[in-house]
Amino acid sequence: APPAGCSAQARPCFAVEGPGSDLVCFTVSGSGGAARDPGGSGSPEPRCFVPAPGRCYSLCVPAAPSVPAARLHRRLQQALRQGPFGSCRVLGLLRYSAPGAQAAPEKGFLIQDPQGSPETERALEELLRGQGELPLGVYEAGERGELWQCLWALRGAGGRELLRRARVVAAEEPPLHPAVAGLRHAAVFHSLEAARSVVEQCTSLIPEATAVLDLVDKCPKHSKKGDFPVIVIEGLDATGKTTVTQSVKDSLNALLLRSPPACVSPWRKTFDDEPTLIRRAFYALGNYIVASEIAKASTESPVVVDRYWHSTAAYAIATEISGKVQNLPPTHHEVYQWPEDLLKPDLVLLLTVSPEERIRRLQGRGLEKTEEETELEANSLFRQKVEESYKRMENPGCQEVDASPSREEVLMTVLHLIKKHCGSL
Ligand SMILES: Nc1ncnc2c1ncn2[C@@H]1O[C@H](COP(=O)(O)OP(=O)(O)O)[C@@H](O)[C@H]1O
Ligand SMILES: Nc1ccn([C@@H]2O[C@H](COP(=O)(O)OP(=O)(O)O)[C@@H](O)[C@H]2O)c(=O)n1
Repeated sequence: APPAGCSAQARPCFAVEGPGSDLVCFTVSGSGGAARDPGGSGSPEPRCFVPAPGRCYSLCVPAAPSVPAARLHRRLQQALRQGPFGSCRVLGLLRYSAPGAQAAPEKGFLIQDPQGSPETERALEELLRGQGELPLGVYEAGERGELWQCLWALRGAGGRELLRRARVVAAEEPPLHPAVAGLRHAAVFHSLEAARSVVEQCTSLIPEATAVLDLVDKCPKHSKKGDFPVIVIEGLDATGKTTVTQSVKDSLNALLLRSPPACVSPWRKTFDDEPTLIRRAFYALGNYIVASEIAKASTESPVVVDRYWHSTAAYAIATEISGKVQNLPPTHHEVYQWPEDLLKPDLVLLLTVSPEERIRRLQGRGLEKTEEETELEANSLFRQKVEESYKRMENPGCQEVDASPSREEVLMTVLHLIKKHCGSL
């Protein structure tokens, strides 16, 4: 059943994504006229996101996931971090049509200005006029304390026109996080063609995109694995992948490969700075390039691979789905399935260590130690989501290895598992 306030008339629903916290969902109801209680008896209004006495605004990037929309979202995100918005709190906002709908949500922002300064509103209008005249949502309290959303179309030369004034009504959190519907379109690519077409759209904007496509197109399609075993080692940063893959390589006389492959590493930084859609398409293509390397190498020796498709998918899912682990797509969801056109390994081992041990190893490696508590908390949720996504991967799934013991013990366990699954080497 649709949640309260989100009726079959496909009213827009909105979900506000606080860092690490629950989603706040609301919808809008009716327009103009006197205040009434559209949600029936006493549905609580999502007032919590409007700072009193401050003001609150929203904006969304329309259109399905596409390179121009993703880049527009990124430009807005960067602009909202600066200048007149410095004192505002900017939260992620998703606009979705109905719970359970297959369409990707629109992505946007909720901007809370605790001072309620007119300067913020002027600056937002100016920003949106310069970016394709996106409408601006302005939230205001009515006489009886109810909440209204005014949607303004911004016209050239300072004009604006009221498109709609509607009551804001709380909605239940949908059964699936609204970003889940967008994963297959915007972050987790299940075919070479899907990832390729995103990078192809970038060639006029990102010169490196052409070089990546050239490499991909040189690889034989649908590469087949050779007779030697192919073992992938996965895990969060600092769980010991580099250590384990090196030792396995030495012990088995294997070839060591990694994803993304060395041939695309010069462009990695460029793509890491791009929005999710483009960044994830780049890593997806990296996997197809590695696949052709695996195919070739596995005709001659065992192959051990440091990260592969499971990393690409798990990180993409965990970054796109805000908040708690329970927000992840349910087990057996299509995003956890291996792409049909990508070479499959024989065995995938997932290294896990306790959060404490992982921090010790990161510190041992000399990385930054002090982080703000909220960041740590958000970070810990993120890690949990990556790890849980890894565990939900299927066909092939990941076999978990406790990587907390000594290097020697971990290697023994790993070699034992390889022997068990891949026979004598
Ligand atoms: N089993 C282990 N016990 C203790 N320290 C380890 C173990 N395995 C790796 N380390 C250390 O932890 C750090 C992270 O390991 P590394 O192999 O670089 O992880 P990753 O490649 O997954 O980021 C390194 O300093 C490494 O020497
Ligand atoms: N096959 C891969 C490998 C990395 N990645 C991305 O790269 C990041 C980790 O790469 P890394 O090289 O820092 O990891 P380590 O192996 O150094 O721990 C992850 O955040 C993923 O977003 C990916 O998407 N797909």
